[in-house]
Amino acid sequence: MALSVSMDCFLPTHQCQLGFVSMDRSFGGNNILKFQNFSKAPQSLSFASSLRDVKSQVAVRKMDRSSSVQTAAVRHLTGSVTKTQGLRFAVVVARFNEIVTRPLLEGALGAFKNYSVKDEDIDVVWVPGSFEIGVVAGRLAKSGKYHAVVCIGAVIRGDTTHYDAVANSAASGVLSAGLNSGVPCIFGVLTCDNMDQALNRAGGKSGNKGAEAALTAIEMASLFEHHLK
Ligand SMILES: Nc1c(NC[C@H](O)[C@H](O)[C@H](O)CO)[nH]c(=O)[nH]c1=O
Ligand SMILES: CC(=O)[C@@H](O)COP(=O)(O)O
Repeated sequence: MALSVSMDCFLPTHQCQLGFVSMDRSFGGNNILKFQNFSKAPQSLSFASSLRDVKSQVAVRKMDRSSSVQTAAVRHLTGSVTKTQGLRFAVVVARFNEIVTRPLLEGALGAFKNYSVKDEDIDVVWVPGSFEIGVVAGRLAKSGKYHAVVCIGAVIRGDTTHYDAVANSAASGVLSAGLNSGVPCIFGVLTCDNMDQALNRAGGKSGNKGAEAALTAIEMASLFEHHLK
């Protein structure tokens, strides 16, 4: 199966040929990138690559006299979970279903500790339910005090359609808080069919989504602080 990769060429158009790069996995363990000119038949490039490399490389066939094949480096910007010094976080946590949200919070605080975020750089704000998370996250995010806001809640389906209203409002509230403030607001709100599902994700057999949310917050805070200022 060939995996098509769209190609951006950063060189002036007279220096390069535009076409498609596709990957041919039929060649032993290696993946062969094939360059297909818009106007010509596909030609194999003598270029073996791992699947991961495909993401980070763009094949450009130069039009100079040597007709050499060259790869141009693309810059990949990623937040680092180890560069946490000076980063400040807020955690908004819903009291509703506290039997679930408390272990989620503990998971988040444990993850911050594991990644060397100091206690004094974290504020925890409690709200009644997941419906209230968005407005508080927005206020905290706009305060300028935090590099990211982690939002924690547990919405569990009942007998009525109330679940959908609360779950959707929580999601759109957190999304709006992030978009309106420009500060990453992380969605650590469980939306589950029953309590078993929720407990499994709050330190049970499916991990701790609070810890995952904290890690996401660190990565996003670092991305913004170190690359997107
Ligand atoms: N049923 C759940 C709620 N409901 C409460 C709402 O979030 C809200 O506090 C109330 O409607 C007042 O505005 N909250 C949860 O976090 N999880 C639920 O399962
Ligand atoms: C998600 C909820 O709000 C839920 O607890 C409501 O339960 P019910 O639909 O039985 O009122």
